[in-house]
This record gives sequence, C-alpha cells and structure tokens, in this order.
Amino acid sequence: MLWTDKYRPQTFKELLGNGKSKKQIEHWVNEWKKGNPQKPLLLVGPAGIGKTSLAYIIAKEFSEHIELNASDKRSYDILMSTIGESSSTHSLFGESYKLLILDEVDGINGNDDRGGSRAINKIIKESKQPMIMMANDFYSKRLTTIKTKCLVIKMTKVHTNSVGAALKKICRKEGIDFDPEAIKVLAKNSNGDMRAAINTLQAASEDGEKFELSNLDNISQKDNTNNIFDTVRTVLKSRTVNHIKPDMMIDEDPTLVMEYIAENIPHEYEKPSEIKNAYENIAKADLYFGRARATRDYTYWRYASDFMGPGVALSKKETYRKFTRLTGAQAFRLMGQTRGKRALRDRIAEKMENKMHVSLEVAYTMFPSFEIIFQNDEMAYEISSFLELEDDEIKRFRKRKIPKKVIKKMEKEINEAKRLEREELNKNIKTGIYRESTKKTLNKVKENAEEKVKDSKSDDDSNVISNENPEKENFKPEEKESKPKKSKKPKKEKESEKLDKGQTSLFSF
Ligand SMILES: Nc1ncnc2c1ncn2[C@@H]1O[C@H](COP(=O)(O)OP(=O)(O)OP(=O)(O)O)[C@@H](O)[C@H]1O
Repeated sequence: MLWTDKYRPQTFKELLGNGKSKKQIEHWVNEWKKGNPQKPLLLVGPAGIGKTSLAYIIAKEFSEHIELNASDKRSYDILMSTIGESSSTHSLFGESYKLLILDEVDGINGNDDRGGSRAINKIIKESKQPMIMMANDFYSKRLTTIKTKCLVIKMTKVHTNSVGAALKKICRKEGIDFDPEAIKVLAKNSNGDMRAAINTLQAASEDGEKFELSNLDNISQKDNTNNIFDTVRTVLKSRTVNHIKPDMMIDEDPTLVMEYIAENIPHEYEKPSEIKNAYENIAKADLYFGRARATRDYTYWRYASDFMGPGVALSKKETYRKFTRLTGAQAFRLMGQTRGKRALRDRIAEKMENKMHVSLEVAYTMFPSFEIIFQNDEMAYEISSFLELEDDEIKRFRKRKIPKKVIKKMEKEINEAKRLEREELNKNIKTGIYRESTKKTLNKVKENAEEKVKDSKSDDDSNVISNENPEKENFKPEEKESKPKKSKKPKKEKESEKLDKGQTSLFSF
C-alpha cells in the first residue's frame, strides 16, 4: 500500500499547515449544516499539499458526495448532464446535501477547453448543493470567471519542519530507523510537496533498512508519478488521437508508462470486450518493446507507443462518466518492495555456498528449515557464527535477537572446543559449529535440500531454471575433487584426511 494513502490525513487536525484556511472551511461547513447555502469552495495550490485530502475530510461532514474530474469531461454537455443535475436537486433523503467535488478545474490536461469552464460557471450559478473545486494554477485563464463566484482558498505549501516531523512519525510507525539529517534533507528538497516526500521515503525504505543520506542518492527525488498519471488519464479518458499523442511525450521510461496504463485499464474500462481489446494492444506494444531491445532499433518504440496509447484509448466505445482513482504499477512496486529482501537472501545463500559447499539452489531450499532451527537460541548462534552471518542476516530466520546470556555461554564452549581441537590435531582450526547434534541436524537439512533440488531437476530436466550466478553454481568444493577415488578407509580416517587437506571447519561439508 502506498504510504501516501495509508497516512492520508483523516481530520482537519491531522492535515498539516494552512491553519487559517482550515478555520474558514470549518465555518463554511457549519453554515451549510445550519442550512445557509455558501459559495462554492475553490481550493487552489501546488500539487501534493493536501487539497484532495482536505476535500475528503470535508466530504465526511456531508451525507453524500460525488467526485468528478473536470479535465476528464471537457465538453459542456457532458459536464451539464453529470454534474448539473445532481447538484441542483436535493438528495432523496430530503434535507441532506450532496457535496460535489470537482478536481482539476484549471484543466491541467489538454489545451482546449470546449466549454468546460462555461459549464462550471453555469453549474455554480444553478447549484443548490455544496461544491468544492480544486485547481493547481491560481493564474489559469480558465479560473478567471470561476474565481469571482467562489470562496477562494489559496493553500500554501507545507512548512519544511512539518514535513520533517511527519516523515519521522511515519518512520516510527513503520519501525524504520532514520538519520535525522537525511529526513531534514528530504523535507527540504520536497519543497512542501508532502506526496513527493512520502513517496521518496517509501521508495528509499522498501527493504526496511535505516533511512540514511546515502539512500537518497539512489532515488530520484523528483516525483514523476504525476506526469505518468496525466498520461494514463488521457489515454483512458480520451478517444481523440490528437490529444493522446502529445500527452504521451513524457520524460519517463516508456515501458514503465505501459505498465501504468496496463495496471489501470480494468479500473476505468467496464466492458469485457473493451478490456480484452485494450490488453491486446498492450501485448502488441510489449512485443515491439521486446523487438527494440533485441535489435537495438528504437524506431520500434513508435509502434509500441501507438499501441499502448491510441490503441488502448480506442479500445473503448466511449469515455466513461466517472472519476477513477488511478493506481501505480503493481509489478514495479512489488519488485521494489522485494529488492532488499532478495539481496539479503542472496548474501546469505552465498555464505552458505562458500562455507557449506552447496549450490545456491540447495542453499535457498534450506531456508525454511533454517527458520525452524533458528528458533533454538544455541543452534542459531552456532550456525550463524559458523556462516559468519550479520545481524540482519540472522533476522531473516528469527525475529528475536540471540540472548546475550546464550552468546556468552556458547562463546566459552566454542573457545574450549577450539582449544581441544588445536591440541588434538595441532591445527589452527577456525570453527563455529562443534556440537554433534547441531552438525547432524544441519547435515540432514542439507541432504534433504539436495534431494529436493535433485528431484525437481529430474522432474523436468529440460526446464532447469539457470541460477542467478551460474559460475558459482558450478563451483565444486576443492576437497571433493581431490578426494581419492577408490578410498576404502574407514570414515573417521577420511574426515581427518579432509582436514589435512586444509578444510577449515570441523563441520564436514
Ligand atoms: N497537508 C498535509 N498534511 C498531511 N499529509 C499531507 C498533506 N498534504 C499532502 N499530504 C500527503 O500527501 C498525499 C497526497 O496529498 P493530496 O492528494 O491531498 O494532495 P493534492 O494537493 O490534492 O495534490 P494534487 O493537486 O496533485 O491532486 C496525501 O495522501 C497525504 O499522505
């Protein structure tokens, strides 16, 4: 879930900044409640400072509300039939009011108006219902006449300190450790845009690691989602190719734009045949992106763009008269969310590969058993010190820290075991695991995992998924290669032979 949604303010108090404006709005709401009709509210201000959130908070004060996006319906007729009617009649329940929320009245998408502001002016004149309008650009020409008929609330950017405090609060709620300096920089760079600040924080902390200045280096602090959403909205809402094409030219990875469009098709389109056609166009666009990648001939992008833009747009019979909240591309979000986890998993598996002489595949297969074994404090300590796991790597298998008492006890025992070993074999042996029971358990887990991997391979030999690191996958432990082929020596002897050949652990992997 996007943190901007999770932490969307629910009350006037929770909405940061704009104290004076909030008071004005509370008065406006109370007057309506007393039955005194008020001028429509026009909330104007830059993106991401809480206009939409404020409209939702106000909506809670009324029994019903409708949301519409003014830039979706550019034509005078459509606006009149969708908004005009509902706003000039009382609701079925008599006394209660129906709040009308109209976003983007400055029509930030597209260049032509085709009567949009004329319709809004007419609605304002005829409406007997409370109405809120939102706009980004106070100086937009389209607002010139509308402004004179409204109670204009100029919303200001959220103060850097408030942004910082809100970000810290989110970190605490999400259990994310943070460097106050990094929060300060993020708050300052966001320039009052709360949405951009929260999105950047979420993107930088997906893997639950401490939020530090270095995290910010990897993240583009520019929140481009607005641009993408504008494009997606135009594609899904318009059927005019001449409008769609210019809106597709944004400074974004076109495959990402395709993902966003694909994600939102079923949110907007309702008829199965339209959804089917739209996805067929997405599939074709994907094909051309693939060709461009394979041949490095990027003229294919043009075809891809035609399929995912006008192709998807024309898959619908007509535009829907509704407000659709667009969502981000799930696939990318999921990849982002698991990036940290995957890196951690790979780090551990590599350690297992080196220390236990197993393939990465076998190592991954051992993970579920490790989750169980690691519940035992002493075994968790033995294995993690043998594999030289860091704290965050241990945390992959157990939530609790290994108690200090146990660590102390085990360290003592391990040192003693090392001493005995050195005495006995006169070798400088480094070991983490020394107890028979732990060795046996690990050996069993390893054997089971190897068995499972072997089974899955023999099930479908031709379908073996190549490992992320094929070189490592082919790695063969040295002692195995140098093992005498026809050895008939008793087991004990073989073990000491391995040690003589330089194995650094008592544990016979
Ligand atoms: N004043 C604020 N106080 C607390 N959180 C805020 C505030 N403004 C924005 N946010 C956070 O940013 C998110 C986006 O805000 P919102 O959609 O209300 O912005 P907006 O001004 O309507 O932007 P746009 O004009 O682009 O639609 C919210 O869900 C919330 O998490």
